[in-house]
Amino acid sequence: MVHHQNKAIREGDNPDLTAERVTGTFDTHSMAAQIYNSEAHARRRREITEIIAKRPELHDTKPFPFMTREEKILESSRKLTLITKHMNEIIEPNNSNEMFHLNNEVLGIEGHPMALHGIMFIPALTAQASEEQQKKWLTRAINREIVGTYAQTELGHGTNLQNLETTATYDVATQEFVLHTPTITGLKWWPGNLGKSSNYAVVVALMFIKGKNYGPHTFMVPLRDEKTHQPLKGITIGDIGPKIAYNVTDNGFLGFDHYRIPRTNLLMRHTRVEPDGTYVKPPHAKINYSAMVHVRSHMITGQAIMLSYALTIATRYSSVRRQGQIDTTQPEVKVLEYQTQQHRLFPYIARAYAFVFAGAETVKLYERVLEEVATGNVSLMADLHALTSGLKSVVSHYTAQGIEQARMACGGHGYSQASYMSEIFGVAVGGCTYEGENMVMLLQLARYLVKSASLVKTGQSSKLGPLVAYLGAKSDSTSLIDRTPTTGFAEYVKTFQHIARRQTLKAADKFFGLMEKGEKRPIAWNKSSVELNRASRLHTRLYIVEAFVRRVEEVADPRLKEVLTDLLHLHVNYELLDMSTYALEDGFVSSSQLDYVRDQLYFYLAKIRPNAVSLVDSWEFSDQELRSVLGRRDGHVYENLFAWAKASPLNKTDVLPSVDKYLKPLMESARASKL
Ligand SMILES: CCCCCCCC/C=C\CCC/C=C/C(=O)SCCNC(=O)CCNC(=O)[C@H](O)C(C)(C)COP(=O)(O)OP(=O)(O)OC[C@H]1O[C@@H](n2cnc3c(N)ncnc32)[C@H](O)[C@@H]1OP(=O)(O)O
Ligand SMILES: Cc1cc2nc3c(=O)[nH]c(=O)nc-3n(C[C@H](O)[C@H](O)[C@H](O)COP(=O)(O)OP(=O)(O)OC[C@H]3O[C@@H](n4cnc5c(N)ncnc54)[C@H](O)[C@@H]3O)c2cc1C
Repeated sequence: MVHHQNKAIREGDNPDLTAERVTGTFDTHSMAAQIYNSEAHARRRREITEIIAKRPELHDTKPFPFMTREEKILESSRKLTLITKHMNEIIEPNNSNEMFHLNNEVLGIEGHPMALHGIMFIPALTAQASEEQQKKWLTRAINREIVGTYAQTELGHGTNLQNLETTATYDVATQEFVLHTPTITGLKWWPGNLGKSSNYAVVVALMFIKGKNYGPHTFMVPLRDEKTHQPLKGITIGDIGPKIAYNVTDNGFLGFDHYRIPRTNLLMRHTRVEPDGTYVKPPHAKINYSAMVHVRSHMITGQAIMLSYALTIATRYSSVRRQGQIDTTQPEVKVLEYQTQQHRLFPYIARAYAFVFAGAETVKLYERVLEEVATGNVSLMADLHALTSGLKSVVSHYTAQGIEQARMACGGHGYSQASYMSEIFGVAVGGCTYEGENMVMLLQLARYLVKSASLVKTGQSSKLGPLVAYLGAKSDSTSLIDRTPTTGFAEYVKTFQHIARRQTLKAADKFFGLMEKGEKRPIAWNKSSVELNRASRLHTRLYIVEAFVRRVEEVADPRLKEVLTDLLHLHVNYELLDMSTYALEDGFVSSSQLDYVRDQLYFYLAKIRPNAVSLVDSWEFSDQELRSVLGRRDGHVYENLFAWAKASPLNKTDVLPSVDKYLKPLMESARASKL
């Protein structure tokens, strides 16, 4: 038996796809180890996939698009119960990476009844509950004796937390907080799994003590009776209805009617309220925003994975779809041969790799900050907040764009739910909104950049943190791309630094200039905000490029290094062309240099072509995880599209009741009136 570098090859596969895999120049298992950050985890992912493949009870009973929302929730609850019961046979206990993979395989991306329990409820209790509170609730939560969510957003306010309407008023006499929803707009609205699944929530409410507003605080709140699951007295609760996607999750509403909880249900790891109402301040004003930072830090990888789902589907399908000729004397070509198709897909393959590498760095920083904050050191919180705010915005934006490009690259079949593209898009694009609307989060990063720009302008560049140190550096007068015998990545990084620095300083000048002219700070901020967000995007895209460079530098295996270097070339050239207005504005890059960049881009599209399928195969998504007829590993698309269509509920009978009831009589009366 021949051992191929691409480990997805199997006998009986569509030969067009096998031919793609045979041309791969690197070992896809080794690339998976890069993507998933360790050989051990990549191997465990494969093992978990194999275990699941052998357990039919963990498979979907029918394709998701053929199920109603209620059926999906029932099916998801069935599988959730099974994986909870058999967890230790499938994954290592408490291994969150393995849990993430298990969930994606078995439950999928549409959510499940305990999605928010793991993503936010447990992280909130871990970071914000005191040891005593953790003893009471955390172990029960981890054991799934109780199910919880994170209830912050309201019907009227999601972004502006200072103006939430839910109040928690301290009653010194009873040592209780009274939770209350004063208006319709004060109803909690959106929290995942709040509607029907959770019996507890970490609730964010404005805390009032003796008439003073202490701002948003987090409280552990029982919502439903633990035995009957009926809502408790004083609680109004339900599902907010179907969404664009993610409909297995019961995003919910919640109202309180003078609902009392003990004082000790305020999460008190960093903040305290004494029995007499004395308030003890936390070491950092935003320390209780930690559950949001947790999700923002992890969602970079989640978004990269969803982008890669779509790219895997589109790249495999483009290798089996033949349409038209390039040379009219030759047979029809695979659509992947078209330069336009490559230009649509390959830069996004490069972005997906760039995002997953940036995501790994972000999680590392998050874990470090989590440990430091637990010991009272809050010095890196602002850096982490700035970084994750920028990354969640930029990555979710390009992920959604990339998925849509991948869908269009599949032509008509991309529009069928058999491709699963619409669900992948719908779930991923939610990331542009949840955990802070993207524009709002870019503006959070902009605050950090403006402060950094002030340091530069006042000659204090030595005080800049490592993520913004480049703002204080001097630029060359022009870019050296194509001006040195070998244009290396350093030239590109310097160019991106120049662009980000110039835009940051320009946006900050505009903001400070408006204030000097007498505008009040918030007005000046609003009038500069488009320019400020441009700076935030450029800064973040620079960070992503640098993370990619750092990773490629670390890779030892020469075959992997070569293909990752090709991807990085593609990435930097594509990015530079995409932001060329900024580079041309001050003549830092000339149009002849951009011609070089364009030529490089086309060169690397062609160079990557033989590795395209191997690059997507390296993510090692099983068919169960992808849930896409177009993206099947074996490439047998057409016969399975036909089988899928035949299984559609509409095809259960030859004549639909609606035809009997309406169309037949309509046609009959039309015919009769002609007589
Ligand atoms: C295959 C993979 C499948 C994966 C599938 C995953 C699918 C998952 C799907 C769904 C899960 C969805 C879960 C979603 C949950 C949610 O959405 S929860 C709700 C999230 N809500 C938000 O994010 C609200 C956004 N708003 C805010 O965060 C804040 O309001 C704010 C905009 C940050 C402003 O806050 P605030 O009004 O309190 O701020 P100011 O008083 O103006 O102060 C600003 C200063 O505070 C600093 N700051 C803010 N936050 C932090 C922080 N976290 N850490 C450190 N510092 C912080 C900020 O930098 C300002 O500092 P400065 O004054 O020095 O400039
Ligand atoms: C799929 C999904 C899951 C969610 N899960 C949860 C959950 O589990 N728990 C929870 O509590 N919440 C959840 N949410 C809510 C989510 O966090 C909020 O919707 C989000 O933070 C955006 O807030 P908003 O809806 O108030 O948007 P808005 O703030 O109303 O945004 C509307 C527009 O106003 C702009 N805007 C608002 N403020 C500013 C500003 N200061 N400067 C400039 N522009 C501004 C925005 O950019 C946007 O264009 C979820 C939402 C979704 C879609």
